[in-house]
Order: sequence, then C-alpha cells, then structure tokens
Amino acid sequence: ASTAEINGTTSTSTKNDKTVLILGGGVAGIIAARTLVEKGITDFLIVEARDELGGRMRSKGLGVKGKRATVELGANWIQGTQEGDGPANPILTLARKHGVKTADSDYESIVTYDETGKVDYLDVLNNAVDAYTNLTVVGGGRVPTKQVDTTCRTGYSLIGVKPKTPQEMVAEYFVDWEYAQTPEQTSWIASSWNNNFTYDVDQGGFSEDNLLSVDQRGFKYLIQAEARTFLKPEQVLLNATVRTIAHSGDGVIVTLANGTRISADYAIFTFSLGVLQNDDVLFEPVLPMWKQEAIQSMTMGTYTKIFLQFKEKFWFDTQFALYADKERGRYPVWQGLDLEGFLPGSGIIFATVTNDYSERVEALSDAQVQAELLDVLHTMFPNITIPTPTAFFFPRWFSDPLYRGSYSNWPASFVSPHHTNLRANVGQRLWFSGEAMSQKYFGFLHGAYFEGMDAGERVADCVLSGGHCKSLPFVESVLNASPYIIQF
Ligand SMILES: Cc1cc2nc3c(=O)[nH]c(=O)nc-3n(C[C@H](O)[C@H](O)[C@H](O)COP(=O)(O)OP(=O)(O)OC[C@H]3O[C@@H](n4cnc5c(N)ncnc54)[C@H](O)[C@@H]3O)c2cc1C
Repeated sequence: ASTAEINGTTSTSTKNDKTVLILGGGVAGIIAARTLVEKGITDFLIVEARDELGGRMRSKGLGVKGKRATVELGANWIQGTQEGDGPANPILTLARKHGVKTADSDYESIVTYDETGKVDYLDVLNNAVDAYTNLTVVGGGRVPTKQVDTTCRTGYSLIGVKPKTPQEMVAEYFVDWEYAQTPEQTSWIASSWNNNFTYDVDQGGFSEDNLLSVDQRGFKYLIQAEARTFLKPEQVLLNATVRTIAHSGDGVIVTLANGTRISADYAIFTFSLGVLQNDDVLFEPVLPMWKQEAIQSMTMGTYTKIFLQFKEKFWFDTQFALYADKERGRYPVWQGLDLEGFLPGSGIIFATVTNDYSERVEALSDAQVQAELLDVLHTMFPNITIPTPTAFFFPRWFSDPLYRGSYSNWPASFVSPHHTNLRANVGQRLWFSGEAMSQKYFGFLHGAYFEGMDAGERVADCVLSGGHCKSLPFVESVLNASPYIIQF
C-alpha cells in the first residue's frame, strides 16, 4: 500500500497489504468505500463476515412454495420523502436511483384492539401523538437554554402526560417504539433532536412521510446495486469474520477467525455498537478508557419483527393495528403486508416487539413465541378460529454476535463529550464509523450513510496528505458541568 501510487507524493508506510481496510459491508462501509474511490483511492478491502453486503439491511424469503415473499428482517423504512424543496434523505435518493419498489407507509391507517377485542381508542392515540410532538418541542428547547438532559419519562411527566391504562400505554409505545427502548431508557434531548433532524423540515429534516420497501429483491438491493457501480471483486472479502484488530503508529493488522492476517495503513471500523460493547472483536492494545467509557455508555436497543404467514388473510385492512395488553410492550404493534401496494395475496402479517421483550422472546423457542402470538391474535379476534400458520420466522438480533441488537439509542446519562469520544479516531490509524457514531441520526440508515461518507473523507485526507491526519477531537475525562457536592 502506498500513497505514492495515488497522488505522486511521498508515502507513509509501504509494507502493509492494503492502504485501507473497511471493516464491515453495511451502509457505512459501502459508502466509505465509495467515498475513497471518489477521492482516487482504490487500494482498499471491505472485510465482511456474512456472505453478502448490506449489513442490517437484511431480507428473507418467507412462506410456502408458490406463496413466497421477501420480507425485511432489518431496516424497512425510508424516513422522510422530501425531494427538491429541501434536503432529501440520501437513502431515498439511492432508492430512486436503483428503482427500489416502495409503498407509502401511513401511520393513520390503523385500527385498535385491546384484551376485549376490537375497540376504538383512536382518540387516545391522537392524544399520544400530540404529547410526543410536544415532548420533542420542549426537549429540543432544553438545548439552547443549556438545561440538563433527563429521560423521556421525566419529560412526559413534566408536560403532564402519565399513561396508566393499557390503551394509553400502547398509544405511547406506538409513537416512540422507533427508539427500540422505553421512555425510561431514552434521552429526552437526544431523542428530540434525532426525531426533529429527520422528520421536521423546519429543522433540516426530510419530512414526516415514510416509505416502506416492498421490493422483492430486498431493501438491501439499494445498497448492493450502489456497490456494484464502483466496487471491484478484489475490493471485497466476504465470509471473513474479524477476531482481533492490532493498531499502532505503523497501521493496523486484522486477524480473521480462520487465522488470516491482513495489514493496512488505516482501518475504518463500522461494526455495530453492540459488537464493540460485547468484545466480539478484540483490540490490541485495548482501547483507551475514554473510548471504552463512551462505548459502554451509549446503548444498543433491539427491535424485533415476528412474521407469520397464513393461508388466507383474516385480519384488518389497515396497514397497522395496535393491541393494548396489560403488560406494556407485549406484542403491541401489528402490520399487515397482505394489502394492495404491499404484498397482496402473501398472507403475511407481523408483530413487533422491542428491547426487554425482544430479549425475552429470543430466549424462547420458536414454537413458544408462535403460540404466544396465536394467543394474542385469538384475543384480538375472539370470533375467529385462528388457523395454524403456514410459515413463521423472527430474527434474533440481540444474540447475533455480528450485531448484538438492532441499533443504538442515546440514554440520558450519555452526554455530548461521550459522543465526541465515541466518534473519535484512536491514534491516526484506527477510525470509527457506522450508525451509532451519528450525533443527529443515530439508529437510522441515513446516519450510517453520512458517517460512512465522513469517515471515508477523513481517511482519504490522511492518505492523500501522506499521513497528516486531521484527528477528531476527544476528551480524556468526561466531567460534570458542576461538581456534585456531598454533605454529610
Ligand atoms: C430490525 C431493524 C429495523 C430497522 N429499521 C430501520 C428503518 O426502518 N429505517 C432506517 O433508516 N434504519 C433502520 N434500521 C437501522 C439501520 O438498519 C442501521 O442503522 C444501518 O443498517 C447500520 O448500518 P452500518 O453500516 O452502521 O452497520 P451494519 O449494517 O451493521 O454493518 C456492519 C457490518 O459489519 C459486519 N460485521 C459485524 N461484526 C463483524 C466481524 N467480527 N467480522 C466481519 N464483519 C462483521 C456485519 O455483518 C455488517 O454487515 C433498522 C435496523 C434493524 C436491525
């Protein structure tokens, strides 16, 4: 690997196998690679454990022969549909470029159920939507006034919203389930800006409207097709699981599960926050404490879609249904795909659970989870004999050593300097990217996209300047704005 061959200047190190290793072939990794190519750097290798690119854009063929349909286990929505009048979500731009088939996702196409069957409590839902809007406005307002962060639960209480009934709890769930964690676990300020920067056009967002991919090549087609526009086969190593990353002033040496060692001048790490937290990959030397504290202080949530296929549709004709159980989070949101414009005739419906409930279902057998779902369907539709499903599947994101959850969520105890440290490079050779590094868009595909671009640009600068990297800032210790005073 030599910078000389790129821009004719002196090179830093010429002994390494590659100039750049991109660790992970999800959106961040692919966009980092594209950015390198745009800067004229082609001596890189994407190292990916799975047998395809796409990462958490992950799909699966579900169903019996003759009625098989592609469903999305991971990312499914494009958040914000604005084009022309303001900034567009770059994922939407890619979807348009590669002709990805989408359907309008209409959150108002919804019916409501509780433990007595179908009951109309849309008024409760509308109140929860208004409460959430108010929550994000008041939460966002704490930034300019420098007020301390608290949880969304505290925020809800301060604006006078205290859900108590199963209906109120499920309505609240439906407006903030996207964080994959409860209001007790989520930062009021960060979730407010994350919401506003994505959905509020007045704050630079991409609009409130959402599209759901129903493309039968899988939503991942979008990023795989983009990769095909610039990637050469020799720039990708699939089925290669990284075990250790040794880093020093000379570069990085990555060791794979099969013992292969690959060295490079620079590495861009894009594996999930969950992988970082769980030591699924070991660093040599271990990462500095400021980095470890940042990694362990952010949280990884889990969002689990549980799919059922039946011979025939017997449920609601809307896109969504809510089920209010006494227990918050027990199979609360249902989505029917057997709809015109979606997957008509597929007989597929799915329920979503998050976080603690995701961990709970991952610990059960498929048969147990299926039985619980059928039980809930029986409660929702007391006058129907629920038939046996023809297919059943759910992914176990939390237990998967390549993810350890579905996406990051910002807790109230995570402060801005922690985030600075989470994003910062360690030494000049090891750079971090991926959705969790995005301050504005953590959790989203577009967060991964922008972080991939940013890391690609920064590492390209390092290479093209002959090793004069512009390091990101970090702080050695994250301190309180004012110290605690303990009086005995
Ligand atoms: C269930 C679910 C629903 C979601 N819904 C949406 C949505 O609707 N809209 C939206 O915008 N976002 C959504 N997201 C979030 C979105 O999918 C992610 O933010 C984005 O895909 C992350 O991209 P990334 O490149 O940062 O990470 P990843 O996609 O995780 O890429 C990292 C890659 O590294 C690989 N890897 C991990 N460990 C190793 C190892 N040891 N060795 C080699 N390779 C390794 C992984 O296989 C993966 O391919 C959802 C995610 C999930 C899981």
